[in-house]
Parts: sequence; C-alpha cells; structure tokens
Amino acid sequence: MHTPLRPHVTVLGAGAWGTAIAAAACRHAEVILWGRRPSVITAMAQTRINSEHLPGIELPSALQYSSDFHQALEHVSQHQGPGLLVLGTPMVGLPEICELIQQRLSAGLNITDIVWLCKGLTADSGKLPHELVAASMNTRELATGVLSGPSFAKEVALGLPVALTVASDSPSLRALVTSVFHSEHMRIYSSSDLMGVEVGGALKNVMAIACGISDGLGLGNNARAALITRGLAEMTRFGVALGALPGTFSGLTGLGDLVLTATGDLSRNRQVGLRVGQGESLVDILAGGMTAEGARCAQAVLARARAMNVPMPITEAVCDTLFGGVTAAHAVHRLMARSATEE
Ligand SMILES: NC(=O)C1=CN([C@@H]2O[C@H](COP(=O)(O)OP(=O)(O)OC[C@H]3O[C@@H](n4cnc5c(N)ncnc54)[C@H](O)[C@@H]3O)[C@@H](O)[C@H]2O)C=CC1
Ligand SMILES: O=C(CO)COP(=O)(O)O
Repeated sequence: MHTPLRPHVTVLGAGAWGTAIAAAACRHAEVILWGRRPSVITAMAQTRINSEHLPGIELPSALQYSSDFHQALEHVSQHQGPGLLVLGTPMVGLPEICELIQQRLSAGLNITDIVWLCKGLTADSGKLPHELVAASMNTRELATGVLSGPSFAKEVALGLPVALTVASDSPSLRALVTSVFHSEHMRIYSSSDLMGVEVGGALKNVMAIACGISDGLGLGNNARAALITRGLAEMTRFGVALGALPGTFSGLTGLGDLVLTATGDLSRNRQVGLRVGQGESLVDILAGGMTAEGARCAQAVLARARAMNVPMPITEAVCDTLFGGVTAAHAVHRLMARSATEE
C-alpha cells in the first residue's frame, strides 16, 4: 500500500509565532524555518532554542533552519507531495515578503499554497492581509488564507492545548493546513470567512490595548468586562460593514482571541495598554522594537471606519490616548460621558 508523502512546509519569519508554529508543524511535516538574520538562524540551528523570542524552550530536533530565501522557497516548490508556505512575519514585514515571493513567482517558481499568521492592517494604506496579498502577488494560481486564533506563542511552543481557525476560499488549502497542524495538541477549525477572521485578529489587539489602559488606571473588573463586550460589538460592526459574517466574531478568532489578549498578561498589546495607563509614553514603550500591532492598527481601523460611517468609540479613545495627546483618564471620561443608547 502506498503511504502519502509528508507535506513540506516553509515558515518565513523566525519570531516568536513563526518559530512556535514551525515547531508545531514538525509533528506531521518536513519543516524549514527561515529568518533573515544568518547569525540568529545559525545560533538556532546549533542550540535548538530561539533565545530572543522563546528563551529556554527546546525546539524539535526535526526542525530545519535556513537564512537562504531561495532555498527556503525551493523546499515547498521542488517537492512531489503537498507544499505549504507560511508567512510568519508581523504586518510590518508582510509587504516586503510578498514582494520577494512575487519576484520568485514571476521567475517561474511553483508555489501553490500560502497561509499567513499576521494580525492587523497596514499602517499606510489600511489594508487587511488578504487585501495586501491580492494587491501585491499574482494569486490567480494560488490557494491562500489565514491561520488565526487565541494562541500565545510560548504556550504553543511548550505543547499546551490550543485551538485555531484556518480561513480561506479554498477548501484544498483549508484541508492542507488542517493536515499539517491538527494534532492532539492543536485543534484546527475551518472557516470560509476570511474577512471576519482577519478583522477579529486585527481588532482584538486594539481592544487589548484598551483593556490594558483600563487596568493600568486601576478601573477594575467591571470596566474590563464592559470594554471586552462593547469591544466585541465594535469589531463586529466594523467587520460586518466590510462584508464579514457576524457569527465569526463569537468564534475563536473573535471572542476567543479578544478574551485571551485582553486578559492574558503574555499579550504585548495588553502590556502596552497597562504601561500607558500607568503613565509611560508609547514612544518609550515601543523603543525596544516590541511587536504590538494594535497601536498602528488602531489608526488605520479608525480611518477605514470613518470612511464607512461606522462608529468606533473605543478605537477612537485608544487613538486619542496613544497619538492625540489626550490623557488616558480623560479618554475614559469621554467614553463614559456619551449619551445612553440601546445595546
Ligand atoms: N507571538 C504570538 O503569540 C502570536 C503572534 N501572532 C502574530 O504573528 C505575527 C508575528 O508575530 P511574532 O512572531 O510574535 O513577532 P516577533 O516580534 O516575535 O517576531 C517578528 C519576526 O519577524 C521578523 N521580521 C520582521 N519584518 C521582517 C521582514 N520584512 N522580513 C523577514 N522577517 C521579518 C523579525 O526579524 C522577527 O524575527 C504578528 O502579526 C502577530 O500578531 C499571532 C498569534 C500569536
Ligand atoms: O495574537 C496573540 C495571541 O493570539 C498575541 O498577542 P500579542 O501580539 O498582544 O502578544
């Protein structure tokens, strides 16, 4: 009897999440983790530890490493069986990665399936990941989608239970991602609502900053519950205006990721909010290069919401506090002083 070929997977981006997801893929696939800094990749190959992003956590011995972009892409294109390319950079790195991939596609490289992990909107043009991918790559011959959900990289790298959602128009991509990642450690659910899944991932970061600010100000548990609930209403309103299905926001990538990031201290977005609420400036907090995508994303979300006439009071309060010179306490006062309304 013939055994199916193990999928080949390349993960581009060796940050916390790219590394954790590459390690998870090793259960069912032959995996290369690509990073752009050769010295970091060499150290990871030698120690089997990502000391910068996941210190002290041993990575699977089967995981391979490369800082050679061409070699990393060939791993998924020059293979008889299924090949999956995973884009694991933050939003800020996505345009460059898409451009590099498109150059290889134009040169004839045969890639069929791409899934990305990033959460947010581009800071300049306010595009969601699938909009950016469609604008910068020739996707006609590609199956593409997003893998998202409540998932702190550290817990995933430790093998603790997690549930994620793959969203794509392509049933074959959904099946491939499921076959690569679904295991007794990681459940994979499927959705065709790419818009809803991406909006949830982007907006929960903004709401996590809001909850962090509230907790940093010491406003209590009631205030945090109100922000989570009204934040969910706000992200649903925004998503539905863009064509998302409302039900998606009560799933893993909406409510699930919102609760995780708004309450879990491993969240960098929540940490940003906590520190802002305690009086630190955003510039100082982000000076070390921390990935906290909710800050930039909040401005892009607000611009898109205004263009659609969608009210986003919490997002507006976050923008005012982070960028508008309004104190956190005054932003809260303004939120609370609005007229009463139907729920
Ligand atoms: N850390 C987490 O727990 C989770 C993160 N995510 C999402 O995954 C994405 C990546 O986040 P993290 O891995 O946590 O970030 P990170 O800050 O740990 O690492 C980012 C990595 O991307 C690399 N990078 C940045 N721009 C690049 C470019 N142009 N080309 C190549 N590499 C580039 C950096 O060198 C760094 O290694 C984000 O969009 C985040 O929202 C999603 C789920 C969980
Ligand atoms: O997206 C995440 C968990 O699902 C990680 O959140 P942070 O980017 O806030 O750390």
